[in-house]
This record gives sequence, C-alpha cells and structure tokens, in this order.
Amino acid sequence: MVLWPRKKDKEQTGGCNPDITPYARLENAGLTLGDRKILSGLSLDLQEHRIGVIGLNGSGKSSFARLLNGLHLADEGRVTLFGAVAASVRSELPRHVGFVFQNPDHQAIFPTVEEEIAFGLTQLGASKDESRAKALEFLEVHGCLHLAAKPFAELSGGQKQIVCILAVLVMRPAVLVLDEPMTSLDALASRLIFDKLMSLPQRIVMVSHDLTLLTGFDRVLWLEEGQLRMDGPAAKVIAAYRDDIERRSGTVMKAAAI
Ligand SMILES: Nc1ncnc2c1ncn2[C@@H]1O[C@H](COP(=O)(O)OP(=O)(O)OP(=O)(O)O)[C@@H](O)[C@H]1O
Repeated sequence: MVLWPRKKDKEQTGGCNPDITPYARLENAGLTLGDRKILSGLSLDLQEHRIGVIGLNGSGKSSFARLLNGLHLADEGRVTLFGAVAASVRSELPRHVGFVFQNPDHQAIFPTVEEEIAFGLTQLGASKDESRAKALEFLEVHGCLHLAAKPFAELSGGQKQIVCILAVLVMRPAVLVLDEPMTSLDALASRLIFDKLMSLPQRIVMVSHDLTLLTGFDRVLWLEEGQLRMDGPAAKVIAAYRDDIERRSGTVMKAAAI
C-alpha cells in the first residue's frame, strides 16, 4: 500500500514546495460537512514558527487543522498549501505536514509500535529492513525502545499519543499540525513532549484547550462558530479569550439564578 508518492514519483508530480512562505494561504475558505457549514470566510496566511488555535468545543478547530493537510478540502474559497492548491497535491501533503490526531486510535494503522514508526520511513523510500532498523534507532533515541514490539492497542492512552507524535516526527515534515496532542499525557510526559516539540525546527500549528501551553507562541487564532474571531500575538488573543469566557460564564450563572 502506497499512500503518498515515493521520491521518484514526487519529482514527477512535484507540486509542493516545502520551503515556500507562507506555507498555507486561505482565501475566504469555507467547509461544509453533510448539510452543515462548519467553517466559513477564513482568510489567513500562515508562516509563523508557532501558531496556536483556540476556541470553544465545536468551534471548528479540528476541522481547520484538517484543512492544513488535505484531510478536509475547502468547498468555498481557496486553500493553497506549499504554493499549490490543496486539492491538486493532496497525496503529497502527508510527507510535508505531520498530523497528530486528537485521538491516537484514529491515527495508528499498524499492529505494533515498531511497524507504525517504520511505515513512514518506507513511504519516504527506505527499504523494509532499513526502515525497521531506523525505527528502532529512533525509538531508542526517544527512550521508547521498550515499546517497539508492543501491540499499539495495548498501550496506555499517553503511550499511544507519544507513539503517534514519534511516528510523525520520524518523517521530518516541514510543518507539524497537532490537534490537542497532550490530552492523555500525565504532567511529566506532557512537559517532556511539549519541551521536545518546542525544540524542533519545524513550524507548528497546535490546537489546544490548555491556554498556558500557548502563551509563548508567535500567533494565536481564535475560532468561534467556524469563523476567525481574533488573530494576533498569543498574549493579546489569550487575554481576550479569557475575558470572553469570564463574561459568558457570568451570563450563564446569572441566567441559572433566574
Ligand atoms: N464529519 C462531520 N460531519 C458533520 N459535522 C461534523 C463532522 N465533523 C465535525 N463536525 C461538526 O463540526 C463542528 C466543528 O467540529 P470540530 O471537531 O472541528 O470542533 P473543535 O473546535 O475541534 O471541537 P473540540 O474542541 O470539541 O474538539 C462541530 O459542530 C461538529 O459536530
């Protein structure tokens, strides 16, 4: 099974330029799923090193993240990724955009940890033996060699999340899109993984409900009902979001008292 082109195929298709800035451009982009409009009117250029995405449950954060790797294609406006219209390079995108799902069970496809890590390397053109050896080396470097032979299904939630992050990192994508990657991790694992992620050279887009994680980010996008409510420096957007939560919770409490 080949989910995206190997090196020589890439040269033939070659629509993505992973070095281009901005790496993502949305022009009045919108998304409808079923009969529901999920995202609308999104116009953005993404180029910063660290971008956070915040918003209430159901505001469209995961759907937005999925536009950035072609898992969803906009049906209104235009989404350009690495200089090419997303729909035209969909099969190339997984090698440039490492996507970590909110639920690790939606990401992993192989029975064992070692196979899950090796798969990406095989897709990049390495032989099976080479992929396996590199996967084991990679797991060792990240202190996870003990998990190599374990069935993915038997890992704890946190271990699954770590393996999914490693499975993406091993491919050295240009951009990482992380959809609440720390939700199942204990405080220590969360801190270690977050520090590791922040030390990476890759550009990162991270969806998170944990606002403190995003305070040092270059830019934060606040989504509300599928639209961009605010876009700016982390401190400013997070402060406005917190104020809004305060205001809304006051209104809800007042309504409950009546
Ligand atoms: N495949 C789908 N078909 C129809 N509606 C969908 C689909 N996927 C998501 N939605 C709806 O789109 C809206 C946005 O969902 P999304 O998961 O993007 O929000 P979110 O901000 O990531 O939420 P959360 O913080 O709870 O993870 C929700 O109302 C959800 O029910």
